[in-house]
Amino acid sequence: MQIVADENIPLLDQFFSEFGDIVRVPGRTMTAADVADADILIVRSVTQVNEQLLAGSKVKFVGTATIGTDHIDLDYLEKAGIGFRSAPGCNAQAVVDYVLSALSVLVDSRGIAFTELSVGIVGLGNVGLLLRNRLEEMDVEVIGVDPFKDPEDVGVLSSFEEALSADVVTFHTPMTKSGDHPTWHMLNAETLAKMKPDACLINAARGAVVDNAALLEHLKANDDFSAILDVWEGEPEINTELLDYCWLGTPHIAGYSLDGKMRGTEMVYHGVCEFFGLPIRCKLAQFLPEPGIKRVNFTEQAPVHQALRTAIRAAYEIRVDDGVLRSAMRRSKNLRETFDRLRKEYPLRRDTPTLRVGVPARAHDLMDALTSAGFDVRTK
Ligand SMILES: NC(=O)C1=CN([C@@H]2O[C@H](COP(=O)(O)OP(=O)(O)OC[C@H]3O[C@@H](n4cnc5c(N)ncnc54)[C@H](O)[C@@H]3O)[C@@H](O)[C@H]2O)C=CC1
Ligand SMILES: O=C(O)C(=O)[C@H](O)COP(=O)(O)O
Repeated sequence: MQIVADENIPLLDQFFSEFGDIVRVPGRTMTAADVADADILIVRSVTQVNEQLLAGSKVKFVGTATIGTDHIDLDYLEKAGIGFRSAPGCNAQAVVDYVLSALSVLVDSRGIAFTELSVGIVGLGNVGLLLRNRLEEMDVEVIGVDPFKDPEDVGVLSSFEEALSADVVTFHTPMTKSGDHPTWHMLNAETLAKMKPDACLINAARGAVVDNAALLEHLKANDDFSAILDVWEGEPEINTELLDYCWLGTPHIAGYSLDGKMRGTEMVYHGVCEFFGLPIRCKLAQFLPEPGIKRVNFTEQAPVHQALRTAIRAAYEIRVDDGVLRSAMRRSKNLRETFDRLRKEYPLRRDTPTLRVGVPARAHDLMDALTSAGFDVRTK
């Protein structure tokens, strides 16, 4: 069999070489000619998979090593009898780490504790629910919205209007343009006006969930309003004026932990094995390296709130990615190329639970706080 895959997918040889020849191609520019002889196509979010790409090809199975599927024409795949698998939840932990890092910077800048914030979470799927559990464990007030969920399964549900009244509103929905509750431009001039004047918006879902032109106007007119964007309308050619007005901006890397990417590959591998009736021989644990940062230690004197912020940012520091994007965009002669290069060359990052945190046995409050934030806490 021939397997055509996005060159930015890790562990391709380890998981797929037993099935045939692997041909690596740049995902953004993948063409019908690239996939014509493929039996299996494996993509990431930057490849539009539709009739134009697949008609006339030998492709029998498409896998995307991502959570989002808005780049895939699922109706076409079904009509054409092509098997499909995505990777639900593969990088949910990394997105939660991203949001927690953003919140830690926000509470620092306001000189407040996490418990003084209210957070509206729009979309209570893998990311939103993991985030809500984390925040509730940390005693942060959460206003959760999801019209497709049942309170019996996910707990208290609020309306979108209620979530808009929070100090922070963070989006974790898919990007949809049809159905009863489409998310395309769900944050627009009208809904932005319902947010607090000094609210903070976080978008780590898909760029077009937020009307970027309306957001730019809103930021220009409201000095106290802040926006943290990981995803942008028009990626990879983003609006650099909007970046200038954003408080923090990153190049669609919220889910880019090594753990998340490798989990995505493993989930597609499972999909291939099931589709072709092949045995599952490889396991991710065989390939995941030991975490680089092994341990962060706190003393009994460490103030709980400060220790929490330090540990969150030892796991992932959003300000580094913000700084890299701004300086690269400022010097860039080709915005598309620069945005994609930052993503391709993204440095190694691990999920929070791989970070071991040492605390003295008597520091119960500290231990509880760090455990609630998801760290692997050990007494020393
Ligand atoms: N920035 C990044 O690097 C990443 C972005 N993502 C994006 O985040 C999205 C969410 O990820 P998951 O939680 O894993 O997906 P999921 O599919 O598990 O959850 C999405 C939730 O949003 C809900 N939803 C749909 N329409 C809604 C609406 N109008 N209002 C409120 N809720 C609505 C769904 O019912 C579902 O529960 C993905 O679809 C993907 O586009 C995912 C991973 C990484
Ligand atoms: O999983 C998703 O959904 C994402 O947004 C991915 O993290 C995006 O990564 P790429 O597929 O664009 O590399």
